[in-house]
Amino acid sequence: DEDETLAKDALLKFIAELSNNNSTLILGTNSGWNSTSDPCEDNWLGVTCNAKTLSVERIILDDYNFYGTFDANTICNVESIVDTLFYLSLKNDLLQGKNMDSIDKCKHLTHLFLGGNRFSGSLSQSFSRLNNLKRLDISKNELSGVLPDLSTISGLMEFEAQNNQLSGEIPEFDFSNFVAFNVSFNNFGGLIPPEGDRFPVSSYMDNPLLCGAPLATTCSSLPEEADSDDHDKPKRNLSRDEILMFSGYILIGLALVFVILLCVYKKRKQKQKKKELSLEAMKKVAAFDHDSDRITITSMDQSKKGASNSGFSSAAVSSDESNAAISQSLVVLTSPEMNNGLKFENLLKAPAELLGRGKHGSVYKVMCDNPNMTLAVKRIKDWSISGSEFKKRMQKLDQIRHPNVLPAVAFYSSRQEKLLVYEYQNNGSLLRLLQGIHTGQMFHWSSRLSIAAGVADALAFMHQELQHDGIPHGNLKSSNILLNNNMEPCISEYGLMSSTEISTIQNQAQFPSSSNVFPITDENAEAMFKADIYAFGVILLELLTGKVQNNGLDLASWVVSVLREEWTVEVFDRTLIQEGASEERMVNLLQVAVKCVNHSPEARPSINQVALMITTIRDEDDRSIDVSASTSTII
Ligand SMILES: Nc1ncnc2c1ncn2[C@@H]1O[C@H](COP(=O)(O)OP(=O)(O)OP(=O)(O)O)[C@@H](O)[C@H]1O
Repeated sequence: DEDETLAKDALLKFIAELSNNNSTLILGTNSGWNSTSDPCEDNWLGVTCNAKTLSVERIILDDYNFYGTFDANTICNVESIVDTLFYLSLKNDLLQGKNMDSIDKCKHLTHLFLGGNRFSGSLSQSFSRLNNLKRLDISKNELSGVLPDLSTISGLMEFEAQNNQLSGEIPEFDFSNFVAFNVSFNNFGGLIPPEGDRFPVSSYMDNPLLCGAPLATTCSSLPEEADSDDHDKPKRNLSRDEILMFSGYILIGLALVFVILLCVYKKRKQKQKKKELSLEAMKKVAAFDHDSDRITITSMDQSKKGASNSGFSSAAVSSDESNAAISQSLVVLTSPEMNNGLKFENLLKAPAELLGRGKHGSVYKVMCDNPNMTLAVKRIKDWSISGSEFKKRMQKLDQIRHPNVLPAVAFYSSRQEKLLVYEYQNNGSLLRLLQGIHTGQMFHWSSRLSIAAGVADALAFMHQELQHDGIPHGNLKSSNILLNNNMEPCISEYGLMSSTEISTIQNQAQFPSSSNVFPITDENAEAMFKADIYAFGVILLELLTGKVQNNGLDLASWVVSVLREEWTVEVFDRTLIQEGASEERMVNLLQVAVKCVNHSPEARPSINQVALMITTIRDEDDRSIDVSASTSTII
């Protein structure tokens, strides 16, 4: 009926402004948000309705990085929405606010979450008229000025306003109802209202002019504006006392830091010594040939003796105890090629070449005589996993075989060193193929699509098999996608990262705004697998854009920023357009990639869904090639 149409039109206008008309791309084609379906009956993504009355009750569209505008007029002026909408959540969407004076028309709102956006200026007075509000989150925006008197909202239980530039005094809330409160990292001043000390210092910190419990700053110690001379004197004395007290604290603090640094330094030195001993045992030293800008490896013995040829030589292996210990602990995994016996000595003797140094260690290409094969040896540094845990993990990984995942052929573990031996892959990595585009080498759409599908299938298999053991890849990127003899993709270095390392990387790459360490528990083991999905999304973006993710380029942000300008083909690698690759299928693959790099891990699809979507795109592409081939033969 008329009301329903009005509500639908309003919602479509709302999403169009939120997403700069890119809702299909951002939410996906199956999100439902279109004029031919119904928000309630067809379950639009993020919309929840009353089952009986089929009217909109909740809108939850968090973590989409829409980068558009939340115009309160779009929904708060429509009675059929306002009457039932009580929950609106648009967290982490990088939105600006428009017509926020109309927000009070959404009068039944009890939950309003607008954190992680780009709302600026002062908060509209209209917020203080949302009388039913229980929870309000306006944190992580660019709001400034004085807050309206939100203390008039009697039922408020949660107020999050941290990380803005708000000033003035904190409203006199009745804190007895509050379950959560945070105004830290603002410019609030004056006395914290009574009972505000029910919340910890972290709720108030970094407001230079704020004083009173729970903060250590008493209000008298803050510089007062023009006051009478009589009052001034005792205050100054008091503040001097406090300065002395704080200086004492600082001195004690500095002494503590010094002691800790000394301990760390000593420990490091010990570690370094041990490392050097172990390195000596390996008799290898990587030496940079600065003149030719080439990297070569010489045995330490050779370099000492001044031998001119590079590589590992038999002289490098002495029969001392440490070498004996090393050769014993090289574990050769079940590989038919290795049956004729790979010994650590063989590795040491063989000529080797440094292929590269990554964040987690170095990879050497080793030409082995016995057995006659070329190997890639990865030396992992500073991996705190215990020897037995490492062994268990390697043996577990060895049981899970997939034709598109490169198995390790051997491994070695000591306290200081972890070595992994793989067969060397002659055809390089996906990274090299991508870099080749810029020197004029062709990298066809069909090859890119089949690499994407191959990697997705292999990853889906590994995830399924290793979900229970909590072992994701942990470091998926185009340099770890190698090409085997048939030019098929082969995922390398699966499962080499420890959980703690994964946690740090997740924080940096996938939760850039979070400064907390992500605790690894059973519950969030799932999130570690979702980090692989993000990484795979980046690989898809690399295939589509021809650009490579590196320290200087955050590909996901770049793509999202180009897309928000307008729905555009600008993101695609020009050589793909020139080649005549199907724009429709490129867009489809882009949609998969954008879903994978969603900031929120829960919003990312599962690898099975990803693999299915990519296979469908590839199959369509194959069919279109067949069709065009047969039409051209008919013609
Ligand atoms: N089995 C292999 N065969 C051929 N090349 C390999 C093999 N394993 C690794 N490489 C190549 O060796 C180079 C260095 O690998 P490495 O894993 O150290 O680098 P990275 O992936 O950039 O860093 P990291 O994995 O430590 O984050 C890469 O170019 C990689 O493609």
